Amino acid sequence: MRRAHTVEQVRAAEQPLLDTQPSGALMARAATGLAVAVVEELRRRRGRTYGTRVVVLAGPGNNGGDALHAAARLARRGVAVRAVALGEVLHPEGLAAFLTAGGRVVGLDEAVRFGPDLVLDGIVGIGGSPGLRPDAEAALEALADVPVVAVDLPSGVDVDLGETPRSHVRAALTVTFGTHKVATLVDPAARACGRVRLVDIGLDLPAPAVEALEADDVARLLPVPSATAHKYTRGVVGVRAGSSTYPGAALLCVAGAASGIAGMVRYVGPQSVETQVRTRFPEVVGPGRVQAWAVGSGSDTDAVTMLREALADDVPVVVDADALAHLPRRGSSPRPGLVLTPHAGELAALVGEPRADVEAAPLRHAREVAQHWQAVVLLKGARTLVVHPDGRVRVNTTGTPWLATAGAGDVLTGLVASLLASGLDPFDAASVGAWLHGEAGERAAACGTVVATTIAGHLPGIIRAVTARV
Ligand SMILES: NC(=O)C1=CN([C@@H]2O[C@H](COP(=O)(O)OP(=O)(O)OC[C@H]3O[C@@H](n4cnc5c(N)ncnc54)[C@H](O)[C@@H]3O)[C@@H](O)[C@H]2O)[C@@H](O)CC1
Ligand SMILES: [K+]
Repeated sequence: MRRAHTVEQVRAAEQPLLDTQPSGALMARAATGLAVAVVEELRRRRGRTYGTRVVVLAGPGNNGGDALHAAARLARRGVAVRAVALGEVLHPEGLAAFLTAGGRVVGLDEAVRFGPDLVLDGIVGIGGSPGLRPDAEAALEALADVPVVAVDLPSGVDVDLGETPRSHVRAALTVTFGTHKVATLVDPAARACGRVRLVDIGLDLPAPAVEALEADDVARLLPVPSATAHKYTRGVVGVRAGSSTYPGAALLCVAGAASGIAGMVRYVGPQSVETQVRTRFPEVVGPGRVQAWAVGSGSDTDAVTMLREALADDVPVVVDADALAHLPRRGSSPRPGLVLTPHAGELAALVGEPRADVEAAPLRHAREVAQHWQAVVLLKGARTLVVHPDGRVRVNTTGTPWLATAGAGDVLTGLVASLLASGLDPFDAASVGAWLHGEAGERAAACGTVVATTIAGHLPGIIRAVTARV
C-alpha cells in the first residue's frame, strides 16, 4: 500500500524525532536520500555524475535546507553546483554546508549561463502555500528547458488537496520524504510531480489520509473460491444496463461482471438487448435474486426504471452513467451499499458545477458527493478516486491514457458489481475494481491499441496473475 499523509500528520510525526535526535539528523537523512536520487537522475540523463551541473532554487525554509545539503553532497561527488536565493534568508546550516563544499550563490542570469543539467526545486515544501512568488516564477521561466527535481513536492501545489490553483513547479522527478503527500498521489498535483520517489526518514505515522492499493493488497482482498464453493456462495451479480439505443453498453457491463469473480451473472433489460447478451455470453441468465446490481451504463431513458427496480432490492448497487441523474434527492435518507461511478462531467452535474471545476478539484468534489449521498464515490479519471463517506480515500495508480476509450467505464461498473456480489464491501470493491481495470488496460495497451472489449478480455488473466501472488 502506498500511503499519503497530511502536512499536520507529517509535522506531528517529525516532532518526536526532532525532539530526541541530534539537530539536523532528520534533514541529513532527507538530503542524503535526495542526493542519491539526483545522482541516479544525472546518470540516467547524462550517463555520469562527475562534471555535470546542478542549480538549486533555494527558498527560505527547511525545504531549501534539504536542497542545499543535498547539493553539498553532490559537489563532493564532482557535480558543479550553484544556488539562486529565493527569499531574504537561506537555511543557515544548509548554506554553510553548500559553500564549504564549493557551491556558489549566484544571480539568475549567471545560473542560466551556467547551463545546468538539472534544477533542484527547494523553493517550498510542506510549509508552502499554493502559488509561486514572482521571483520563483521568473527563475523557473528562465530555466524552463531544464528538467526539475522537486524536493519533497513541486513548489506551489496545494499539498493536502492535491490541487494546482496557481502557478507551480512541473517536475520530472519528485523526491518526497517520510511518506507520500496527498499532492504526490492525487491529480491534478500528482501530474506536476513526474515520477515520484519516496525516501524513508524513519517517521512513525498514523492512518493515512489517502492510500493507493498495490498488487499485494489486491491479492489479499480479492475473493477466491473456497474448496466447498458453489456458484451461489461465490455471489450472483445482476446487470441492468444498456438500451435499444446503446445495446453495446449492456454487453460491456456484462463483460466486466462476467470476468470470473462472481459465480453467476444475471441480465435484466430490453428483450432485444437480452438476446444479444445471451448470444455473446451463454453463461448469463435472466431475472432472479442477486447479491449486487450494476445499473445505468448506456441505459438512456430506461435508467430511471432500472435504478428504481435495483434499489428496491436490499443489496448493494453500483450506479453509473444515465442512472446517476435519477439518484434519490440529495439529503433524503441515505441508502447503504451505494457505489456511484461518475466521470468528471457526471459528477459536475450532480453538484451543479462546471466540469472544469471538478477536474481542478476532484478530491474536494468527490468528498462532497460521498457526504451528500452517504455513498462510496468512484470518480473516474487518470487517477481514479474512491472516496468513502467516513473520510477514507483511495487513489488508483494503475492504468494508461489508452483507457480513455468509449465503453471502458461500462466494463468497470460490471466489474465493481461482481466484486460487491462476491462479498467485498463497497470501498474495497470500488478500489479493487479500479485497480484491476487499470491493470487490464495496461496489459491491453501492451498488445496494441485499446478498446473496451479488449480491456474486459484481459481481466481474467490479470485476476489470475494477482491471485497467484498469495
Ligand atoms: N523539520 C525537519 O527537520 C525536516 C523538514 N524537512 C523539509 O522541510 C520542509 C518543510 O520546511 P518548512 O516548514 O521550513 O517550510 P518550507 O521550507 O516548505 O517553506 C516555508 C517557508 O516558505 C515561505 N513560503 C510559504 N509559501 C510560500 C510561497 N508560496 N512562495 C514562497 N515562499 C513561501 C514561508 O514564509 C516560510 O519561510 C519539508 O517539505 C521538507 O522538505 C525534511 O528535511 C525532513 C526534516
Ligand atoms: K519543493
